[in-house]
Amino acid sequence: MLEVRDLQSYYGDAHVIHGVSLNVAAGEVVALLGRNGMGKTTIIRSIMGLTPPHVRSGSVRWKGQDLLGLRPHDIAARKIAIVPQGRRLFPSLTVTEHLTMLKSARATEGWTMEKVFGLFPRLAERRHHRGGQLSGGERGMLAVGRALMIDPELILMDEPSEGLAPVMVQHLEDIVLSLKKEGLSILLVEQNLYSALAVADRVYVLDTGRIVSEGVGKEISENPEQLLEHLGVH
Ligand SMILES: Nc1ncnc2c1ncn2[C@@H]1O[C@H](COP(=O)(O)OP(=O)(O)OP(=O)(O)O)[C@@H](O)[C@H]1O
Repeated sequence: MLEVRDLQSYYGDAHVIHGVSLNVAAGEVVALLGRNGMGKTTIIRSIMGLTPPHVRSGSVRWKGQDLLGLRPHDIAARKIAIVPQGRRLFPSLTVTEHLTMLKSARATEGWTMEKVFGLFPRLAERRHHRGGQLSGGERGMLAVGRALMIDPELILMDEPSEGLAPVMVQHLEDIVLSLKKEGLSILLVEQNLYSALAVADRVYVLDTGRIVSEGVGKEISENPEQLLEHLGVH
């Protein structure tokens, strides 16, 4: 469904992504792993049409159509959503306002506010709280809920577990698995190998802008040594 081929992304003259190729099939959860600064966010932003970075060559195809050169808004209209790093919520808007920004509260088709509240009962309790008043875990839930409101077929999640307590990380893993059950495809950026392996069908490891390893989640779980070395965990 999503096919990235030989992606070359730059910040100004700094060449950050060196020929990355990856793909995500329908209903698949794929993890993109790598240490800090290896280029994970840059790849996610390149796919979503966000600048910077600037993509100088390569291709990003979605259901056979080229996405490169389209604006993020047009990419979202093709049912690709992003849960950005840092969540990018509005401190002064309420939970309800975040969720109804792109779709009316009265909508009955696809993901509705009530369906999001069904997935995250905690958000329902906090519906009148503002972005700035939410805990880290609640912010993560709201960022995922907001992404769901565009009725995505693919979600690009940039380190959803970042800064969360272990119990929240596990909750998030459950959420990813339940979205997979609904048929969504997910490209999950992670630094945490074990969190990624808990949910991913396949894994790519990124090192300084290049894919250095890839494999099937299950096989890696049984023999993680090589990956741990790439990730600098010994
Ligand atoms: N706006 C920018 N301008 C210039 N260089 C940047 C910019 N954003 C990121 N970089 C550089 O590009 C490289 C890749 O960064 P990127 O944020 O994609 O890494 P990452 O793997 O997502 O790491 P993290 O987990 O810290 O977000 C790093 O060397 C970083 O310093």
